[in-house]
Amino acid sequence: MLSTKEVEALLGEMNDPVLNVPFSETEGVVEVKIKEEKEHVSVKLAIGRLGGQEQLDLQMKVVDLLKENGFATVGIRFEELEDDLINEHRGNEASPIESQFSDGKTEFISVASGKGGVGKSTVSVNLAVSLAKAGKKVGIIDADIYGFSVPDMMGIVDKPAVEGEKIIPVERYGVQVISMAFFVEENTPVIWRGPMLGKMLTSFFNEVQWGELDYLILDLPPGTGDVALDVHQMLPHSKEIIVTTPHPTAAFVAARAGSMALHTDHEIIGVVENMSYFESEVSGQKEYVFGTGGGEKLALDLDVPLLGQVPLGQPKWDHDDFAPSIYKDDKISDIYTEIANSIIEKSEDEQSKE
Ligand SMILES: Nc1ncnc2c1ncn2[C@@H]1O[C@H](COP(=O)(O)OP(=O)(O)OP(=O)(O)O)[C@@H](O)[C@H]1O
Repeated sequence: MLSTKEVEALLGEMNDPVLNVPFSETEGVVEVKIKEEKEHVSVKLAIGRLGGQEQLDLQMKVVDLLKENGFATVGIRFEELEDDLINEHRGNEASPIESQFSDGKTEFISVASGKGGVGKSTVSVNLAVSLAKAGKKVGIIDADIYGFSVPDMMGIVDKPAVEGEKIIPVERYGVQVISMAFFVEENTPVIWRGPMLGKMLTSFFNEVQWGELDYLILDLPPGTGDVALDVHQMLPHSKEIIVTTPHPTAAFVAARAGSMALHTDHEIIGVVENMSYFESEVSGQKEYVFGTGGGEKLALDLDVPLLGQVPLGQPKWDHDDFAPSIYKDDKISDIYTEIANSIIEKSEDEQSKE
């Protein structure tokens, strides 16, 4: 029968399924105990993230391996690796993106918020359309799985076509769109968690024929709960924009979304304050209906620029469809155009430095 040291060495060659690094490097083999008379081994492993499909798959592999090596029974426990060890090895983390984006030409921009209803989807859509208007090739993934509103906001009624094994995004206002809404029956509650969610997001990246893209905008689930965290962890590293309303308490909640982004290794590139004020068309006077200062405070706290302040504006209709503000309201269009330009400038700046 193998000794404790031999079992440690054997397990040390296996990869942490989340970080894609051998356990010998992550110090992931925490404990090995053998009861020779009962041919029993019990092991404790520390992995990059608990609770996912990866953990279940690993559990089976470990049990199989140890049984092949002569143990009759195997006990296995897991704990999460310490944060500094996770951060040290994060660069190797398995990402759901495959060859479609491996040339590094596509920039991922996630749009997040501390709570629902602050206009995260509105900002995602208008930003995507503004970038497309500026001549960029743009896609949008509506990853707000429980509140998919992007197709409605863009007036999309078509479903994506399927060619062979690939899903073709729906094009609207020059933007390639994929939404969870395309794949669930109307009014069916979505109750996917963990592994199912991961599969859906992975297929949004891998099974969708995106073509060449300069930007892929990701409309994230709102808030800082489990689902938002899961989505953050599953996404490739992205630049992130945090949307808030002007009320200082809203900004406080949004700051939590900011720390989630940083904790999961996304780079925050700016804040958009939405519903900043109402401007009377008659007198031109601005009323700060929801307070002031939230966006500025959040930007200061996160040490990023305030990319724009978007006023309240009536939803606009284009024929029978809702149209993004960027297409209708001159003042709001200008603000989104400015936000898009500063994002483009930042990307070009970074590219010229590479
Ligand atoms: N600047 C604005 N002026 C007027 N209405 C707005 C503005 N921004 C958003 N809205 C409206 O507020 C509602 C919520 O917006 P939206 O769906 O974009 O928020 P959200 O943060 O994505 O919400 P959730 O994440 O809960 O889906 C929508 O009806 C939208 O039309």
